[in-house]
Amino acid sequence: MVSTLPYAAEKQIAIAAVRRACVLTASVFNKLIKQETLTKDDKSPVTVGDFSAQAVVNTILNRTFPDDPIVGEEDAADLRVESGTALRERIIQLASETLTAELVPGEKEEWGLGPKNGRTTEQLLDAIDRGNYQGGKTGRMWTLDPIDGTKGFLRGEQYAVCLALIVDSRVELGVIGCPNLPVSASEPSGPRGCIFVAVRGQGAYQLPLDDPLSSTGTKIAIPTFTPETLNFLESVEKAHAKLSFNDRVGQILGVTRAPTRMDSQAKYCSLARGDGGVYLRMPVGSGYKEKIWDHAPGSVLVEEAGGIITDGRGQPLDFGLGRTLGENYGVVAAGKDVHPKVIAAVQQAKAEEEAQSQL
Ligand SMILES: Nc1ncnc2c1ncn2[C@@H]1O[C@H](COP(=O)(O)O)[C@@H](O)[C@H]1OP(=O)(O)O
Ligand SMILES: [Mg+2]
Ligand SMILES: [Mg+2]
Ligand SMILES: [Mg+2]
Repeated sequence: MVSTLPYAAEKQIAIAAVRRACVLTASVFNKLIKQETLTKDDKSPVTVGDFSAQAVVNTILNRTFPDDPIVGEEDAADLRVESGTALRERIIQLASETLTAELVPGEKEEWGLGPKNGRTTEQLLDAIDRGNYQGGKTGRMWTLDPIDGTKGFLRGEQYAVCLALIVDSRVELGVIGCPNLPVSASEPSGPRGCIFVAVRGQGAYQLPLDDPLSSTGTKIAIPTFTPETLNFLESVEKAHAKLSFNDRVGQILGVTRAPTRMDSQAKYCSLARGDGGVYLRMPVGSGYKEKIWDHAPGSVLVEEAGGIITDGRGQPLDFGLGRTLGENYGVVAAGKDVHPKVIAAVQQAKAEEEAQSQL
């Protein structure tokens, strides 16, 4: 029977696109980073991975949804100039290989995949540039971070391929591929590779990365926490979030467990399946504006897992302002019972900070 659930087609295509991009990024890591085959003149392997993953995802999206604009992190301007020739060739080869690889169960040739669906260089560069959309309040749009957590990717730790569908400023679908995330946090050395999927109103699920289209996956939900079991999920990178502020918020809440630090939207995935009680990301004060592709997929995942996501003042994140979240003040995501307590603790820590600065 054909599924009539809302966004069923979008979900299938998004999962296929993220899975293919994850195959690509994992191979970039194994071939280029682990074996250190890059010479000094090569551009960063991250750049190779970012561009080619965006080419793959945008190509797949465009085949089925040609009228949908995409807010993607990268653009192909650097690849169209003479100095970008070597990088361009490498990216085109990787993207082509990924798109033309044999179909896996659940994939369809009409999605533009498989050996018969080769693309030209120009088509792939155009696909990358389809991510140039500036976003906005109304209409349908996708948002893509082809590699989120670049620092984690380079360290061989956590990173994620992140895709979301936004309709009239509301995130309706989120798909996050985490090639390095253990399938079960209780088995950190066990099998790795998960895809997290949420459609608004349909719950949050974890699927195996190597077989996501032929599996319905495991439904995930945020459990309840006590101050003894609560822990924070936070960035590894000190430049991305104010970790000292998190410490103070944790003290106010009576948290005793050490924070779990990991890169990328894998933090949202971990929160959604109960491997941490709070994702707290407070600004470091550099004026950096958070990008919609860094939070849209994770936000719907957390909400569908029964959680709440707002900024540090308790205001909803606004995905209708363009490519950024505008003047939002950090991000707080947690279960329904914990979230209001975190917001109160954030306000207290902020007031203390302000009092301190006036001394
Ligand atoms: N100053 C900053 N504050 C917050 N986030 C940042 C900052 N600089 C970069 N980022 C973004 O943080 C995200 C990853 O954060 P984390 O892994 O620590 O959660 C990346 O998308 C990264 O962007 P970029 O992809 O351009 O490097
Ligand atoms: Mg990112
Ligand atoms: Mg990125
Ligand atoms: Mg980047």
